[in-house]
Amino acid sequence: MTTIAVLGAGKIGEALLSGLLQGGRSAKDLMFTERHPERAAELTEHYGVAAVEVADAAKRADVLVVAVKPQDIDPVLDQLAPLLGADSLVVSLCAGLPTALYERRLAEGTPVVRVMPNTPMVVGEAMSAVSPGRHATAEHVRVVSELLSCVGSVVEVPESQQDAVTALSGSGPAYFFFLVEAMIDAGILLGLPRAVAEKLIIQSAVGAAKMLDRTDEHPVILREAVTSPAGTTINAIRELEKHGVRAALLAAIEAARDRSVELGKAHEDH
Ligand SMILES: NC(=O)C1=CN([C@@H]2O[C@H](COP(=O)(O)OP(=O)(O)OC[C@H]3O[C@@H](n4cnc5c(N)ncnc54)[C@H](OP(=O)(O)O)[C@@H]3O)[C@@H](O)[C@H]2O)C=CC1
Ligand SMILES: O=C(O)[C@@H]1CCC=N1
Repeated sequence: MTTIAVLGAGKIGEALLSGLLQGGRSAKDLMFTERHPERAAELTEHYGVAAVEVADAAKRADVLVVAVKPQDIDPVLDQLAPLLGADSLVVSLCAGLPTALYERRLAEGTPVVRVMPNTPMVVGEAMSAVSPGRHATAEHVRVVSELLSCVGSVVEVPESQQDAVTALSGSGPAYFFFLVEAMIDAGILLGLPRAVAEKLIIQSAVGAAKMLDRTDEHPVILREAVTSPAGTTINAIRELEKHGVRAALLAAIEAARDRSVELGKAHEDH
């Protein structure tokens, strides 16, 4: 079985460990590194996965998953540089960071696969997009895709699309949570008890998501089916259009894409 080390077990690193365990991976095939000993101890107690030093991870793991914030990448690359080579496999989950950065900083020939996952991997429903770097073969992509398919869906995209993917599906769950939060507030405004508003909206979100997933219908058709002539929904849609919600989403996702590009550019000279 492939041994996986997660370097930086924060939100997405923990989600990956948790998803892999739920997907049937054994804790003994997983390990992680963390900056704070208390955080490491907490994770080991909760998941039974060992906290290790970077050198140990580089020696023992078949796949090294880098899951630190893009701003924290430099010391990680410095540590990894003398430890890795063509036999290693590095998977970067970091927003904005190109595989070329790793290729410049690690030993010649080190294979790198860039991945943009999202947090629904904790419930086996991640959307992950993978892109091979210059030294990653089809077999490397297969290994990474198989690993990620334990925690959700996987697509392969050219690396040039990863900033857009990051803005769309990497950050995507946050937009849905934001929408749910606002709709629950609307329930409160209309005088519903919070628990009732939460139940109504969360189940509506789950139901809508399952319809999107399981019917072959376009979202427009599904929305039209809810929108009765001279009914209630069209009044709400008119307000959403009047307040520019569609344009706001386009601008928001474009801004997220721009930030991903900027995070990559910050490392161009390193
Ligand atoms: N959160 C998300 O939904 C997604 C995140 N990503 C990407 O994943 C990466 C991590 O994001 P996220 O999990 O949100 O961030 P977090 O800050 O929650 O996680 C990063 C973790 O790495 C630790 N860390 C930092 N430097 C080191 C180091 N040298 N050795 C070991 N551990 C270290 C951090 O410690 P400390 O707390 O001290 O900083 C923190 O616990 C980012 O690059 C992000 O772009 C990708 C897709 C989705
Ligand atoms: O907000 C971020 O930068 C990370 C990347 C995608 C989701 N979370």
